[in-house]
Amino acid sequence: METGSGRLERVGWAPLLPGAMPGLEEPGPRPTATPCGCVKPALETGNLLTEPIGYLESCFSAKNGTPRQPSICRHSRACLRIRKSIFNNPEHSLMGLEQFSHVWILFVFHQNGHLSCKAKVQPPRLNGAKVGVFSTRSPHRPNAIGLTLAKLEKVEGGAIYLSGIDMIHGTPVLDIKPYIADYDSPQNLIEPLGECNLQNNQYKPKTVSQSDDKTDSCAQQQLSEYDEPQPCSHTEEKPSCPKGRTSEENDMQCSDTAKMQQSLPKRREIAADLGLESRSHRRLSMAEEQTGPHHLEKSSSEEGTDKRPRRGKEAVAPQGNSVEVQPLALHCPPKMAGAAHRSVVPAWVREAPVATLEVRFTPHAEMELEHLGSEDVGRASFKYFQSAAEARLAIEAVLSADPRSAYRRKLCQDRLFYFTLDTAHVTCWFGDGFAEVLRIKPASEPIQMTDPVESLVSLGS
Ligand SMILES: C[S@@+](CC[C@H](N)C(=O)[O-])C[C@H]1O[C@@H](n2cnc3c(N)ncnc32)[C@H](O)[C@@H]1O
Repeated sequence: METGSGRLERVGWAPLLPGAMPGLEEPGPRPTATPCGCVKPALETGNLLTEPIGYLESCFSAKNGTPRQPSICRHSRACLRIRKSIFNNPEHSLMGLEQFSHVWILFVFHQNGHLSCKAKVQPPRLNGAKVGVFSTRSPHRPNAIGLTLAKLEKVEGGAIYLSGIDMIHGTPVLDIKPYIADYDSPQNLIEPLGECNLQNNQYKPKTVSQSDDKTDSCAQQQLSEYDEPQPCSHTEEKPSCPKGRTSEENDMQCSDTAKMQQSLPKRREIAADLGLESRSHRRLSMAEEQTGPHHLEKSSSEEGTDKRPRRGKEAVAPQGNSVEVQPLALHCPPKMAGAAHRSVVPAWVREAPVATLEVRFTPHAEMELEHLGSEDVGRASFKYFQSAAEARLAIEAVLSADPRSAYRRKLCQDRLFYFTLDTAHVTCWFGDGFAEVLRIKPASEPIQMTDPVESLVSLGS
């Protein structure tokens, strides 16, 4: 498998599962070798040979500082041109897409650096606690495929323009699909899902240790927050004792949620049970009852993209090497059959221990930003942002979500943090509950806007 080119060809065969259902076994080792010895990709076994439909032009040049999810920075922008090698007339493939407000983008995490992935990962939001990779959006997965819901700004010829993205420049894109709330949002399901008290969410609290993570580093590498940094030699700071959330806190949260759900009008439950809820009513229900998955309308999306819960300094931030994970789900009360229409997420997804940061700019940084945004200085202004004010909003959004890895947050607090956004190279530092932008310089190597494919081709794709 080579992700550098966006190709996800997996050669070889999956092992047979012992005791698998007859007729449903995983495919056995049927050789499909050609005379030359190559193994042919075989669609029926899931060995898909992918061909990127295009390479993203993005305001984020590197993983560092790129938002963890698209909703974090609605001013982020990107463009995707469908390659002529995919369709002779790329614009034909986009016909009708302009009528949608949002699109799913399927892409390859081509800058993962390595193909290996671990069964348990440490999402930055959990500040060091581990959960199974499939319960996260970690880029490091068995197949390095990402999924982003982006706002579709416009379709122009064979290109689409997006905002609210979390992919870096040059990302190989595999597919575009329209976001259709009726299909993609559980609130719109007509069939009840049955028991909403999902057993899978009822796993027990477990104490995990980070002591096996010996490869961390403070170095300013191009890391996504899930990446494992290299050893950090210049800090003497020792991790403090574990301090996770207590089960009481989680229980309280669950009972609060249950109370909230129980207080909803009964009429609505019945209508939901019967699949008779009106569309507008469903929207209202969701706004009241759910803060998780997006429900998006073209008219309201401008205001609705940044839905992160705002938390202050009082948010619990477990410190130290060992963190107790108590990922209780927000369970529906058993009698609420209507709740089967809603989605359920574990409490730790919404109530992560990482606080939203206040973002400050030094007067000097503000001046540099204005200077960078001004077009009369005879050099590159922004390529994606429309003004210095918009660039500032984007920088604030990136930093307030605390883009550092859990490791950096704990052990490299005193280190400067750098990232590049559009043509701005940002230097900042983090203090207790805030991030301060110290400098904003023109990026030394502005992001190439012309044909990112060629540069990738020269890298061997
Ligand atoms: C946590 S992932 C989530 C991506 C997507 N929304 C998903 O859920 O699959 C987002 C992070 O992936 C990293 N990233 C973005 N584009 C990448 C690429 N092409 N290769 C490797 N990492 C990438 C950035 O560090 C970004 O913060």
